[in-house]
Amino acid sequence: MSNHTPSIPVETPPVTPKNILVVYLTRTGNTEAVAKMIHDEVGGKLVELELETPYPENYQAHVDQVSDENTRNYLPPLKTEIDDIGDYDNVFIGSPTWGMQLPPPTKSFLDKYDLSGKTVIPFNTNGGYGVGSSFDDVNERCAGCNVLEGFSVQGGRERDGILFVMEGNKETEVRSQVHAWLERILK
Ligand SMILES: Cc1cc2nc3c(=O)[nH]c(=O)nc-3n(C[C@H](O)[C@H](O)[C@H](O)COP(=O)(O)O)c2cc1C
Repeated sequence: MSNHTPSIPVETPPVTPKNILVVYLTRTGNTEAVAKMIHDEVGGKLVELELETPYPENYQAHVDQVSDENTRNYLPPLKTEIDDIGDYDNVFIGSPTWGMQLPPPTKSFLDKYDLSGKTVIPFNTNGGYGVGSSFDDVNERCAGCNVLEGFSVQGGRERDGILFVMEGNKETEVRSQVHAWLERILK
């Protein structure tokens, strides 16, 4: 009997619109704008993460609540339900930087859904201080995921009254950065 075993090619599933999920958290629309740019390029399903109990409108009250939740490791319950999570092999996850880390609702998402075996691609907008530990937090909270290089760009700075900035030249610039990043990571 021959010992020869025919080689079966093992391939990762191709990235096709059918198996892409783009989820995002946003307060002032910047991360949502980046999510839509990604979605325009790769297709798939676009879903906003929403809480059962929304954060306060007031910026400082919001900052204080997030800080308290992070201290207590509290994961606020999500209103968003993704029934067909098993159908997606590629999950883009977008969040603003909050308190130099991943926002509690994004942590809730990673806790609620089993993404093991999937390719996870984080993206971020921030007020000028960068991602902080956000991408590391995704890695830590996503056991068994293949986490790809993330994308981060400066968005608003609500503390200084600058809210939505993804328009005009800034939008054009970020769209081309998103395009270059996707070309790099999905090739
Ligand atoms: C509660 C809260 C905390 C924030 N903490 C930070 C921070 O630690 N570092 C930073 O650079 N920006 C911080 N920001 C600014 C946001 O990351 C930035 O404005 C982002 O673009 C907002 O995205 P959005 O428009 O999708 O909500 C914070 C904003 C909020 C509301």
